[in-house]
Amino acid sequence: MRTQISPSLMCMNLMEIKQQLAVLDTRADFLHIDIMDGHYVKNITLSPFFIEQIRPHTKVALDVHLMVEEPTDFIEVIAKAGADYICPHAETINRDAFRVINQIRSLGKKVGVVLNPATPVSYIHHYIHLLDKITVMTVDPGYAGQPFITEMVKKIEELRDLKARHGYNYLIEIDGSCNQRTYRTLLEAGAEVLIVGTSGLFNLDDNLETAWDQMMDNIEQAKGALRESA
Ligand SMILES: O=C(CO)[C@H](O)[C@H](O)[C@H](O)COP(=O)(O)O
Ligand SMILES: [Co+2]
Repeated sequence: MRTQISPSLMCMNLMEIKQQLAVLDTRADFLHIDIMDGHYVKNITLSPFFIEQIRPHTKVALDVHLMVEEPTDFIEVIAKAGADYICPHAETINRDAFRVINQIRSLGKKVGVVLNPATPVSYIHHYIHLLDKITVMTVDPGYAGQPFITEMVKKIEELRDLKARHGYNYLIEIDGSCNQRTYRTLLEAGAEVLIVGTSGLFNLDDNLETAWDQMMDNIEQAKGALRESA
């Protein structure tokens, strides 16, 4: 399966948002939008209003990562704003996971869940078959620029093996420190969608087209190294 790329828009240069979106529009598979409430994580970044503003300027699927204590307060407004995927944290929905999944689906959106580094795959066991995407956080949520948590490699492998064994449809996505140092490990473990933020894309060069090419070279090198070692 082709590796899909999802730039994390909280890491883009907001002063150049229109030009940067135009560059990503012809290249990215998803646009990753982090929404935080300042409580679930102690930070605030993008918003439903941001989704509504960018929606007319891109054809790429908008993937919303909900780092909020009460996802149901946000789901409808995010759907209306133009999100394609709505992805709450598993830790915030397990009281009423099936209701939340049905709500997202009934709004015509794809359903993802996000797992914190300390949350095991068994936590979503009873509804894993209903998911379109599972995001493995490889840093604790809330901030860009954090170090990769190596213990997460086993979790990615576990999701890959479960998917193969049961024929599940979910995409395996990685959020946090996806970059030149980690691509090979992530791809070998079964990563299918890479969320690229500061370290993987936006800090590589001031010119986003140059940064994108550099990122693709880095991913191709990692794939080449994997093929050689196979
Ligand atoms: O969810 C996130 C942080 O809580 C993000 O999607 C970050 O934007 C992403 O992890 C940033 O990438 P980086 O290379 O780790 O800076
Ligand atoms: Co995110």
